[in-house]
Amino acid sequence: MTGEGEPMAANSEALKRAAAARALEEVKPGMRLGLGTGSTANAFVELLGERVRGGLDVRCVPTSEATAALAGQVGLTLATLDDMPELDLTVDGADEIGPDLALIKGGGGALLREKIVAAASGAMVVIADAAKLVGTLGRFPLPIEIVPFGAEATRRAVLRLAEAQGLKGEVRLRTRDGHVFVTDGGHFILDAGFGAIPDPAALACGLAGIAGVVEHGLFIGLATKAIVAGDGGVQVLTRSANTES
Ligand SMILES: O=C[C@H](O)[C@H](O)[C@H](O)COP(=O)(O)O
Repeated sequence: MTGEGEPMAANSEALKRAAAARALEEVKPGMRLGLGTGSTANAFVELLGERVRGGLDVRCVPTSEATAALAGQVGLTLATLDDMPELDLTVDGADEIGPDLALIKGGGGALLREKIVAAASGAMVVIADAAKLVGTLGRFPLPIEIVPFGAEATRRAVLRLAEAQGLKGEVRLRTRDGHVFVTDGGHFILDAGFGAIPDPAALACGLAGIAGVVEHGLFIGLATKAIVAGDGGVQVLTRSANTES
């Protein structure tokens, strides 16, 4: 018997690629681009590579070592954010897209560089399949990047903040293959399974005030547009109106 998840996975990949293809329309010659991280961002990088090999001239800042490696393989011209501190456009994926294009990001552990690059960009386009759209953020555990020193003390401080804000759920140190997961920046990640987050801005503010927290995966007010591919086609949402265009 073949795996029941295979057709859905294949469909999900096709939807990610459809969203990535639509995002290419946002790219103009000469642009300075931020490249996100993750499977959806990878689809964009691959399609962008095809355009660049066809003559499109853009320069790109990757948000992770993994994206840098892929971008190099497909022939993109790379720069650091220090080389190009101001970018025209960042195209990135997301773990969840909520009201007003507030996002949860960091499932792949790249949230710190992703947020720095998005903040340095004139526009941020999020690409995703429709399964990422939610009415309230929080079904996906919120990634929180922390300094390794005092990780348990920081985890407890996050729990105290959550309790004070009426949030419940486990906060776990992320591991991979039996080892603590370490980000490109040398930090750890806490995954906070709070469930619904009714006030993302208040949580973001509280997390920013905890010693040991480097950054969190709530991206509020950064995405300017979301390109979401579903079975019914590709939908474009904008932050101002959050409506189809
Ligand atoms: O750290 C990873 C990033 O925030 C990704 O954009 C996010 O996890 C979505 O990844 P994917 O496109 O693979 O679902």
